[in-house]
Order: sequence, then C-alpha cells, then structure tokens
Amino acid sequence: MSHQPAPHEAEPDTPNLDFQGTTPYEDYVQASVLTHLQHPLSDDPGEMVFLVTTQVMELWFTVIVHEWQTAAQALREDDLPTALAALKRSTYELESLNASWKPLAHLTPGQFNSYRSALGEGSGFQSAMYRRMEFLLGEKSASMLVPHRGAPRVHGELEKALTEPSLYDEVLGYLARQGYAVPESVLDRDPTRRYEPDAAVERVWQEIYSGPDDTAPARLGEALTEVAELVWRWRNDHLVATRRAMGAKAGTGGSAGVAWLEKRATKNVFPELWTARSHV
Ligand code: HEM
Ligand SMILES: N[C@@H](CC(=O)c1ccccc1NC=O)C(=O)O
Repeated sequence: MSHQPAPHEAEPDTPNLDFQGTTPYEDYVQASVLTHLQHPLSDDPGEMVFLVTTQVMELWFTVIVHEWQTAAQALREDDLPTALAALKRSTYELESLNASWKPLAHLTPGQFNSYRSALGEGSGFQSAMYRRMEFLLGEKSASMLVPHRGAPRVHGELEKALTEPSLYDEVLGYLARQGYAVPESVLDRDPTRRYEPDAAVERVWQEIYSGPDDTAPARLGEALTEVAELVWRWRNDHLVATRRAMGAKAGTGGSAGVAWLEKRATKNVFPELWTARSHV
C-alpha cells in the first residue's frame, strides 16, 4: 500500500533552515571572516580583483606548502605512496593556482596605474608563504627572512622552514636509502644554504630514467618534474602579466621589475631532473 504524503511532506526533503547559532557551514568555513578581509587602498573598482587574486594565491600557497611538507615527512619515513599522493594533489592545486592568473593577465598599464600608487612599497616579494614554497623546493636564502623581522610568528615559521631539510633534500635522502649513490657531501649539506646542482645527483637521475618508467624512483622523478614545470609556469605567467601591466618600470619592492623577474624565471626547480635527460 502506497504511503500518502501529508500536504507538508509533498516536497522532497528540503534543507534545514533552523540553527541555534551560526550555521555549521560558517563554523567550518569561517566565510564571514574570509569575506571581510578585503580592504582596497584606492577607490578604483579594478583594485578588488587584484587584492582578491593575491589573497586566493596566498591560500593556494598555504595548501601547497602543506602538501609538500606532507610529502617531505613521508619520504623521511620511506613512505612513498603517501609522498606521491601529496605531490599529485599539489600538481592539481598548482594548476588551479596558475589558472588564477586569468583575471590579472590582461591588465593594461593604464588600468594597473589606477591603483598601483596606492600599493606603496607593498610587493609580492614580501610574501612569506611564497618564500616557504621556495625553501621547500631547495631555494633557501637567509636574507629572505629580513623583511619579516617585525612579525615574530611569520619570522619564526620562515626560520624553521630555512633550517629544516627541503622537500628535495628528503627526496635525495630517500634515494640514498634505496641504494642510489647520492654523495655524503649532498646528504650532510647545510640545509640553510641554497641547493646547488651536483653531477653525482644528475647521474642518479640518469640511472633512474634509464630504467623502466614504473619503478618507484621513476614515478617520484616524474611527480617532481610535474611540480617543477608548474612552478616555472607560475613564474612565467607572473612575468608576462607584469610585463603587460608595467613594462620595464622598477618594482614597488625595490627591484628592477621585469628584468629581475626574468632572471628568477630562468632558474629550473630540481635542476638535475632536467639536466639528466640529456644523458638518457
Ligand atoms: C599584474 C599584477 C602584478 C604585477 C605587475 C607584479 C609585479 C611584481 C614585480 C615587479 C615583482 C618584483 C619585486 C618588486 O616588486 O620589486 C614581483 C614580485 C613578486 N610577486 Fe608580483 N606582481 C603582480 C601580481 C602578483 C600576484 C597576484 C602575486 C600573488 C601572490 C604576486 C606575487 C609575487 C611574488 C611571490 C613575488 C616575488 C618573486 C620572487 O621572489 O622571485 N604578484 N611582482
Ligand atoms: N610589485 C608590483 C606591485 C604588486 O604587484 C603587488 C603589490 C602588493 C601586493 C602584491 C603585489 N603583487 C606582486 O608583487 C609593482 O611593482 O607594481
């Protein structure tokens, strides 16, 4: 016998409307905090998207740092599946990060000038989370802590990231424990110094890439190559957006601007993963 719905049951189940305090969504997402953090410095209507894009990118940097820390920790414990899963997630996040350039990629100098002077000496160069990403990639530099001397929490987090082994250091430690000939000088290197390419490490990747594609080290090499390419794409998209928006003017951060960014964008992340390919 079919159940006859009472009149008030005629609709399919509808969402709950009745909450005592804030909604569980709000309690989890804190959307009202997130959507009240936008304080443009000019009256120009185009500044909002510049500010929010920057904030969105900061959030992606935060997620990506989390993934790379997960991967580094897993490699330290010789847990390759966990490391590969985190690296894979980070590549999807990097794709999303890079797609966030879209709204800023076509700024004319006139449009950017409408709010540029309001930015004062502010510059993405002062992004601590971007610096943590670079440190995890092995691009360490103690001088990058200097701008953050006045912010103890941020400074402390960056200092920790400077002194800890990078993701790439953990990769090389893992490969050494798997029996690859990573030199002692690389394994005991000073983790606060920028990673410099090493001929013996290049030979390790050459050996790995000369073997089958489906070995654990080969899959790790390809996951890292994907990360490296996507980071390079972020740098290149940033460079081109900057060239369109401000030509060869000096940067608000005090650099030469495009010429300085160009130099930074030519450096390869995980250098030996690229140079080893010439010898396979
Ligand atoms: C059209 C928009 C943008 C322009 C014209 C621009 C311009 C610049 C310039 C000229 C620099 C060199 C440092 C200096 O200021 O002297 C720089 C650095 C930087 N910018 Fe931007 N930027 C833009 C958007 C963004 C966005 C949305 C982000 C996201 C957070 C960002 C993050 C960075 C970072 C992390 C650096 C430091 C790069 C490094 O250390 O290698 N920028 N930007
Ligand atoms: N460096 C840019 C300004 C800029 O793009 C910016 C300013 C404040 C916060 C983030 C920014 N993004 C990248 O540098 C400029 O020289 O105009």
